[in-house]
Amino acid sequence: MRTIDDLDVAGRRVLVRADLNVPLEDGRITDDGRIRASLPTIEALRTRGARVIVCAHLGRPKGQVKPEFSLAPVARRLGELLGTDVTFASDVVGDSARAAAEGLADGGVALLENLRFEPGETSKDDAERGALADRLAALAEIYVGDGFGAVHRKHASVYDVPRRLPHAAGGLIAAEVEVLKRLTEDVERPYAVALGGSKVSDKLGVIDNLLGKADRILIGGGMVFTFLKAQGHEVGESLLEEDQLDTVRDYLRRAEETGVEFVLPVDIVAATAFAADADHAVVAADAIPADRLGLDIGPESGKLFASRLADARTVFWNGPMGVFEMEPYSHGTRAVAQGLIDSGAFTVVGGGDSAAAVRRLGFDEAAFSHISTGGGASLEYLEGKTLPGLQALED
Ligand SMILES: Nc1ncnc2c1ncn2[C@@H]1O[C@H](COP(=O)(O)OP(=O)(O)O)[C@@H](O)[C@H]1O
Ligand SMILES: O=C(OP(=O)(O)O)[C@H](O)COP(=O)(O)O
Repeated sequence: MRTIDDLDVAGRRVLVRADLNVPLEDGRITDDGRIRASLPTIEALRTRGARVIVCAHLGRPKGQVKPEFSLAPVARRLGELLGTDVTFASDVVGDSARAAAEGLADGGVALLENLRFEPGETSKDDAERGALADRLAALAEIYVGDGFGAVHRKHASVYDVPRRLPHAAGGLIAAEVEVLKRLTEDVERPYAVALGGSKVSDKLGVIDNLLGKADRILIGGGMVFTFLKAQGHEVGESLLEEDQLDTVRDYLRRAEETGVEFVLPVDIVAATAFAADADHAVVAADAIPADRLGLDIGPESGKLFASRLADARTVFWNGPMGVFEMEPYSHGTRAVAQGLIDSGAFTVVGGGDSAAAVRRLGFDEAAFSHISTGGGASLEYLEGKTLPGLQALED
């Protein structure tokens, strides 16, 4: 893969695809880790006199303009962190984007509005994605891929634009790949993988491959309930992927055959509503009341998970164990984070929210071997899959 050092960027317009998908609460950024992680590449390009046009997505607005998914707050924060004005374009490839790109001076920075306001960005149709990619490519002369968290997406800005412009990988992608490679080569065992979070349908699939690689798979977060249901337990109003039940039963059976250990929670914090002030109680994992939803693993599960991490030599963790953003449901995530640290293993935490959780709960980032900006991306990398965003940079 070419890196930005191989490019002559002075005075040229460079389109940087970053992952600036940060958590927001009431329009306020609650964790700017992904913006900070994008700075070195943007700064390196500016220093060399490039005119930097940053593009990124926020959340999943599904091809519609939804003001709550605007990147405007991110543009402000990016400007503060860079210590310079960032021109914010109010569209992706329209008049505002073109004017922002054309108005840049050498070393200047612009940010385009949320790429996912354009249906072409996430379209499965090559022509529809291609049409958006043509318009994005027309804004710049060079493309730099640096949004590691999105490299597993075959999206216009990730996959199609680099095929239209001279391109290179930014420093973040290069650094992430370097560390994750270690987990695909000779891992020190026991190798434990902890999975949680809310993107259940996206991430259940990776277990198929992990069954051949990991020694232990710990399941928490929104993942839990499809497992509990597959074992025949009721899960009340909890997050559930009904159409994945057979797949999960197959995983449980294969794990037994191959000696891979699934570690499932034994207790759950079950609440009457998805709210911090909702009535909540610890219940046995096989006795979730019909009118409640599970929002965290319980205290016994926290201890169990920590004990199954204690002698691991390698740990990969993606996905918070509960709704850590609300204090009553943050304890499971805290227990697992502490378990990783106490293990003394080679520990990698991946994912926008997992990384945010580690920081929000007050852990020292340096206590982990690596904190990756990508959850789904690092999981798919570990599976050995060809990631569209990396493939496009290699071609
Ligand atoms: N039991 C649960 N029910 C619903 N949401 C959950 C549950 N446990 C965790 N979550 C949510 O999962 C989200 C993070 O999921 P995900 O995006 O998959 O992780 P990451 O960004 O680290 O890859 C968090 O916002 C958290 O509140
Ligand atoms: O937050 C992200 O991924 P992650 O939650 O797996 O870390 C990336 O920005 C990708 O977002 P997407 O999963 O909506 O494509």
